Amino acid sequence: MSDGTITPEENKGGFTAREALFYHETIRPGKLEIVATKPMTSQRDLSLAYSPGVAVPVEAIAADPSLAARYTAKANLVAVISNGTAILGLGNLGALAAKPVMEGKAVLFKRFADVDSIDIELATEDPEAFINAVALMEPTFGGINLEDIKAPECFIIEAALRERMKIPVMHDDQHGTAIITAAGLLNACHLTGRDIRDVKVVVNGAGAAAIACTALIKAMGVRHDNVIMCDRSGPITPGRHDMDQWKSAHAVATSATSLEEALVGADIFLGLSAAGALKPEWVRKMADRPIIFAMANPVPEIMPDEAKAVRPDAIIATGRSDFPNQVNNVLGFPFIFRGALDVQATTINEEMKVAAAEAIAELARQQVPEEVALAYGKNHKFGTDYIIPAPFDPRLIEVVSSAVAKAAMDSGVARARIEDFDAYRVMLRSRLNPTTSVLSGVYEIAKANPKRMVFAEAEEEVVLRAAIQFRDFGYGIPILVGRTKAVLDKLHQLSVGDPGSFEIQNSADSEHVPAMVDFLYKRLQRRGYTERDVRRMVNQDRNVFASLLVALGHGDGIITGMTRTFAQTVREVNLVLDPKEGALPFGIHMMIGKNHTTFLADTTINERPNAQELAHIARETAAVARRMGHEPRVAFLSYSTFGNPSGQWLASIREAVAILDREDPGFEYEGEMAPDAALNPKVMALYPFSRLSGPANVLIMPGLQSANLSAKLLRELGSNATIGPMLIGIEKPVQIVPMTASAPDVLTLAVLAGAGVVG
Ligand SMILES: NC(=O)C1=CN([C@@H]2O[C@H](COP(=O)(O)OP(=O)(O)OC[C@H]3O[C@@H](n4cnc5c(N)ncnc54)[C@H](OP(=O)(O)O)[C@@H]3O)[C@@H](O)[C@H]2O)C=CC1
Ligand SMILES: CC(=O)C(=O)O
Ligand SMILES: [Mg+2]
Repeated sequence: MSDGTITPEENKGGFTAREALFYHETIRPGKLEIVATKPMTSQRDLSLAYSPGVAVPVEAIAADPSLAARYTAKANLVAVISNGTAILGLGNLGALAAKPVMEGKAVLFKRFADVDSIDIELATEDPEAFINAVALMEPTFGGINLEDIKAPECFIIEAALRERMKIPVMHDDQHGTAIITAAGLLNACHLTGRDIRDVKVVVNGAGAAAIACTALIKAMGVRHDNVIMCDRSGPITPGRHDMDQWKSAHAVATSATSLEEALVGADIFLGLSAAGALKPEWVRKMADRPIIFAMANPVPEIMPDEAKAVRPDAIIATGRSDFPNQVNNVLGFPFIFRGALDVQATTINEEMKVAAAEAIAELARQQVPEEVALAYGKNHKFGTDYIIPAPFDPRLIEVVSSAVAKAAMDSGVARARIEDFDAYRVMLRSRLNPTTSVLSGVYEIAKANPKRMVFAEAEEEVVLRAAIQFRDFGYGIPILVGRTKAVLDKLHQLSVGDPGSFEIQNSADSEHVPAMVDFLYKRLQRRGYTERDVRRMVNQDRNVFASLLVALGHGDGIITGMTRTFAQTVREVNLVLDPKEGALPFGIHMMIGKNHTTFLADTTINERPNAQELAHIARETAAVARRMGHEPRVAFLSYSTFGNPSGQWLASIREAVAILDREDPGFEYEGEMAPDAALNPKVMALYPFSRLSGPANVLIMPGLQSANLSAKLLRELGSNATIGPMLIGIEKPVQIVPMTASAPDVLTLAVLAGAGVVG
């Protein structure tokens, strides 16, 4: 492979050039492939998808064009189109070289907002030819994202396409960038106590991004006379004759003749130009607490450490992900198009842009969820190193897209209405995380009847984050078990304004301890424990203490598991709590795929369940599935399908089926069967006598080995989201999370327990 001028080992900031090339080459070349949404395995599939079946939607769309949204991918499909004349800050390298960037944008559309997207590179620098090519593609797409087209052609192209096309067209380098820049600037001004109407701004660059950013910040209050814009020739002043209409709109009279002079006393530097255009010695002359947005990609106008070296008081942002404050249009375009597509907006107007900027700015001021901390390996908190949300913040889709959709409706450019914005926000969240929609009913049940949930390990940050959300979202009242000062300090670190309002239970000073010792001693005195042993356990074992809180009625359920193994935690809880009467404790894992939810049991406790136990596990798991809104279809799994091959393990499974036969449990069940006979319609068809009306969604495993292995393999190798294990059959709701659980995992189990769905 010939790499031209690239030195393979050159460090690009966290990776080498060789690694970047390997990333693009490996698995299969590039970053995109097309995945079909319908099966295409049989003659019938072929007839439906292609001729003759496809003729039916063709005729329907010909009769009513709006039906294209129903029968084709159009309504969720955005083209990322470039001619490669301004690829990042690398300049005009042509249409073909732009392809990695455009493929990348298409991937970001999918990853961040579930918008399907394809890159299109057009080999022309003639605006007329470009406009005609794109306008002709209107039937294909729901939206057009123009990218990396240099000024001034980009202005002509965008204006013409907006005029000609009835779908949203946005030049992202202009408006996407402007929206994010405005959001970041609002917050930087807020932090430094500046009024946007008084700030002095120097913009370096007078191209697509710079001109749009300047126009938007002026629309939001920055004064025209307070902005000096520079291009390669220096400040843009009324006297210059080498300018087009877009540059001259921003001309101001100034005595400064260079970027260096313009920067003297400036509050804000906005760089949308090229690598290294800002020298450290010029930064030294800016106003106190200067705001420096060096947004050229991939190398900024100044590196953050160089700027900090001369001005430690500066707030610095770049377009890159490897420094704090990534001011990059990735925070905008996926969510802006998501909102626009969802209301079938005819355009993306100023109201929608301002709504997006305000929503993004506001989000940065709120507490940051744990997923973001995990993705970035550190805690974000609104301040000089966090003025703008991080792209992996899962709230962005919900907050920004709903703000954009609402603004489209309010400003009269929406062709479809969203009636219920709460439901829309849930739908937005579930686009990225299918567990959201699966659990939405459970959340509502929990909210309707909020329970007191004991978080046994409240000194763990993950647990505390879950407890805070448990309370803030109205799912119930968390009771925090831990040393009072340690818990209060942690709450404070997590920016909780009123730590004292949480109920903390500390075994060192809890008023409940004497009654707990009394209760537990009575229970254990004939099992070899002295009163002293019991007192020590109450004081020192958080699971015993938490279980006693619940046993004595001070809480409704327990969440634990982060600091001990599952088996150890079960042993500690069992000292205080018994199985439910007539019940067998066991565990369920719930696997959530894009289009299906499957329950697996017993994945945690019973090594080799007998027939009665298998039947019990099946009944209880079916009941959990039903409580979560799934009509259970239970399969007793085996290596054998209906006796083939035979073996000594089958007897207990067959007997479990026979037990259910005798009692008519009110749900579908079948067995013994191998996973393919339970899940794959084609294999199911080989057994027409099978009583399952569709693929099984409750899988009863023959033993703990296969159950636990399957759950963990699916978690590690599959693309499914996993919830669990969920513990069933203890007299009070107790949920034991895996030691590696994240805050959302802990929260989910707390809500499931509180809602009475599991336990
Ligand atoms: N962080 C982000 O999200 C984004 C960052 N960008 C970055 O902004 C930059 C510009 O992109 P875009 O507007 O699309 O490109 P354009 O080609 O439209 O504009 C480039 C502008 O930069 C000016 N310029 C180039 N070098 C210098 C220099 N040394 N000093 C002063 N001005 C200079 C050019 O000046 P002249 O007019 O004299 O030629 C021109 O006005 C790129 O680096 C790009 O990566 C863009 C979009 C988003
Ligand atoms: C981020 C981006 O779009 C650019 O640098 O061009
Ligand atoms: Mg760009």
